[in-house]
Amino acid sequence: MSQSSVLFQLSGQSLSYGDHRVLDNISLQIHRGEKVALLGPSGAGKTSLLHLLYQQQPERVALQPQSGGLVDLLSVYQNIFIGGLERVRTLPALWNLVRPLAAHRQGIAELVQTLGLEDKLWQSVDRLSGGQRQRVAIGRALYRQQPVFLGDEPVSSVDPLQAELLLEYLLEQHETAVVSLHNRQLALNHFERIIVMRDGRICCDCPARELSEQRLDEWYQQESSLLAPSPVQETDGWAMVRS
Ligand SMILES: Nc1ncnc2c1ncn2[C@@H]1O[C@H](COP(=O)(O)OP(=O)(O)OP(=O)(O)O)[C@@H](O)[C@H]1O
Repeated sequence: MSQSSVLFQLSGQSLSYGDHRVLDNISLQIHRGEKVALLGPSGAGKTSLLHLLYQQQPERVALQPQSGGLVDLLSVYQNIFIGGLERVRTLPALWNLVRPLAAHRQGIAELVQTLGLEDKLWQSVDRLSGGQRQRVAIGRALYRQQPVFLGDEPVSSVDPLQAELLLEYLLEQHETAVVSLHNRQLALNHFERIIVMRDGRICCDCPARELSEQRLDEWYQQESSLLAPSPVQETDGWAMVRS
């Protein structure tokens, strides 16, 4: 892949909160067109890494944070519309929040139908289930209409079939995607590259076709002490830490 297609680049980057180091010496390149799954146990640093990536290209990214970031008292329509605010001038944007403009109304209604929420369009999101709220957050990310999707467990609250379909749709609609997941099977089925993190480090970065669910489980089960720096094995241009 050419250097000009590099979208995100981290070189020996670390991140600490006070004296707690949460990312340790991360080096990484992500190219335009790649679909990357980010795996690793809770607290491994996936969210922190996504935020570092986001800071590199905020204007080209649709970010779906783990919390969803919805405004509780606003409707499904209004929450999704917020995703496209940057495309709308201030006055029409304010007007649209009170009285939906036809152009936005149609686009959002279509999106909401794709998400299976058509009967909830005017309902405030504080009255939705966790899975429904997550679909609204997906709708808002899609309505940003950006080429890059950064998702932090974007389908963790929906049922397994919906998770497959929604993830597939998100990947289709974005040229490049980096998505943190806990579901290893979703990662293996839908992504071409998998990065596994542990204790703030990347312990595996390789093509999904070289991995299995069992192999991924091993990284979740290993004790931290087993992850002391160890020799790096080069496989087909990808770095894999020997365990
Ligand atoms: N604002 C913060 N202040 C202090 N520590 C933080 C903060 N945010 C995250 N951390 C710490 O950073 C580490 C990595 O957190 P992060 O959210 O990146 O992990 P994660 O892999 O996304 O976890 P999960 O799968 O549970 O979402 C954790 O130990 C967490 O406690």
